[in-house]
Amino acid sequence: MGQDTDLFDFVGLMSKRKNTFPRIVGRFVSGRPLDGIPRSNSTFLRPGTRPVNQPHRDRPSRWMALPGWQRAAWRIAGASQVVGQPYGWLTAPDLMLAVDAGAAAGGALYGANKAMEKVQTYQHDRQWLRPLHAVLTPVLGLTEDVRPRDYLRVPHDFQTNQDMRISVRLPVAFEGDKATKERVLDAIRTKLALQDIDVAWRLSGPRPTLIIAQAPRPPQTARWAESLELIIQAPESAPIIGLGQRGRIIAVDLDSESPHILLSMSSGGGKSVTARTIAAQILARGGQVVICDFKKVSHRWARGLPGVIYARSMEQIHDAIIMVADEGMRRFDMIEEDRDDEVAQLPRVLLIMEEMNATMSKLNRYWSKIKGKDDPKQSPAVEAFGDVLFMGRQARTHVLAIGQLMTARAMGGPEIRECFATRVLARYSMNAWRMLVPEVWPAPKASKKPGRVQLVQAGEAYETQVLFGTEAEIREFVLSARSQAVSTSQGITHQRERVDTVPETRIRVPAQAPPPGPPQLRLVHGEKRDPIPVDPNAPIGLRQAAFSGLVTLSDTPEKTLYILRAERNRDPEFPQPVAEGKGQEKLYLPSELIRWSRNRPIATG
Ligand SMILES: Nc1ncnc2c1ncn2[C@@H]1O[C@H](COP(=O)(O)OP(=O)(O)OP(=O)(O)O)[C@@H](O)[C@H]1O
Repeated sequence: MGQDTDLFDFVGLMSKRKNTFPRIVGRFVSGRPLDGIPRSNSTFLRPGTRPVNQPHRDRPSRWMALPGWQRAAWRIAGASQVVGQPYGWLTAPDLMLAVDAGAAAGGALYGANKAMEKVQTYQHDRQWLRPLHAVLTPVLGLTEDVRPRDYLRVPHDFQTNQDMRISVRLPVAFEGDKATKERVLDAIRTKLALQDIDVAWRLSGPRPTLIIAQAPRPPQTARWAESLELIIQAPESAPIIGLGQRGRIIAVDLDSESPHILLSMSSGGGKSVTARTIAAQILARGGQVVICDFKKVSHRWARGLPGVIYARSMEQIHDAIIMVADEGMRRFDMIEEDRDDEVAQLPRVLLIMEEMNATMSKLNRYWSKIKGKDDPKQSPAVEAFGDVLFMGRQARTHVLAIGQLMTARAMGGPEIRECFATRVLARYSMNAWRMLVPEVWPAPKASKKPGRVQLVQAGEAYETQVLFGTEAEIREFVLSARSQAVSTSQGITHQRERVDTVPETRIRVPAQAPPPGPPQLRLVHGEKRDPIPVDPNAPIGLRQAAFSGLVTLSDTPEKTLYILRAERNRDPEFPQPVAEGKGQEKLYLPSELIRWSRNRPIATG
């Protein structure tokens, strides 16, 4: 009925209009409809927002929504083309050719540009605006005819632009109770993959609006030396990974949050730097770090450091993993005997698995080569690795698994991957993100900045700038911290020369940190033997080291002595002499010689 009345009014209105030629010309140049009947509420300067005299429409057409001056401009330009083109071609065809060619090229360029913008806008709307609109519609009580762009402003570069502003025009009747505000913010955070945001509710006046800004991002760099105080004050169980938004400390508590950490980063993404940041803090507090690295050189910073075992060949890696699992089992036996307090004093053990996927396959292949007829089919090292993962917190044994893309199959099954409650990703593809942290979606944009990672824990992603220490800084930190722990707790007076290069006052090992004492982990190959058959603190010469069997680098003691002497001159990591014997023979600490020989790259020997 109402519609019939509107239609009647419209017909009546049409019949009232006088369409004389001067009037039509006047309407033409002023941008009004030629029949004189307005179709929208647009004026000469303002665009139209609703239809007028068009009962069948709920919004004006694009043409009718334009302000009058734009319609006039289009008409005059079109008319001058219609009149000017034939006249121009008749009087100056060469000039017209040039003008039209230029105009066509300009038009094509403009069209291509517009098309590109359209594609970007379409993608932006599909990925961000429409999903957000779908969640906000019921929360804000919006009607169905409200479109996302009517009230949402989300800049295209909102993920990367530090100064971006998102605005949400709220309904005039928005009451703004706490629960609704929280739901609106949750929807925005989730649907736009934002983490920490600054929020301003402007509810007064006729146009209530919510403004969202990006909270200060993590710092551009997080230098080790500048964060030393933070590192020292961090709890023993929670090594600092880096700094997050608003400069917050991002750490992982190995005892309460996540006993194991997974690093998934493509090449150059900062795997080694992140690993040494974590490992150095464990070493400094008396812990043990076992590095399984068949590439042999991923963690050169760790060569020869006390507390480090560097397994390079598959044989060593196989043994190292089993050794860590055995140590974990030993600790569980202690716990079973109610010796929890003693276990709590034992060094924390960190097993670093470099190139996890490839290492697992290699371990399987290695085992199938060496296993006997009656041996089990599955590699004991792969099985031991699973055991270490399931031991975790109570046994103070932790895994840092590193890889470029951690597929569940290559890791030994999805349940193995589930053991990593903390996952650190950098330079990831959407595919990698979906596979490793599907619970956090949509994925934040991956940063190209060195050391900028997303640390994901309990369904939350934390953008983090990883602490960056040079190899030398990290070594000095570890040596200095451990030498203090040793000298105060065990009375061993020998210290390496470089220990003094970090000011002593800056490094304090927390009182609760266990000193690097027994039980020391050791790699055992083949037949078991005592790795230190002589007094570890009584200096000996290289000849005695070779002939006593303390160090075995070849099949005969003579060849071992020859290698030792050659390496002394060649390898910067070779232990420093601590005393002189008869005939000015240089004497070395047996424990240092053993550690050097264990950590010595196989390739150089
Ligand atoms: N937290 C950081 N802060 C500043 N720069 C960093 C950081 N992490 C890594 N970088 C830079 O990136 C480079 C590569 O880092 P890193 O060697 O750790 O990567 P990677 O993933 O181990 O590389 P590859 O896969 O080649 O072994 C470093 O030499 C350093 O210049």
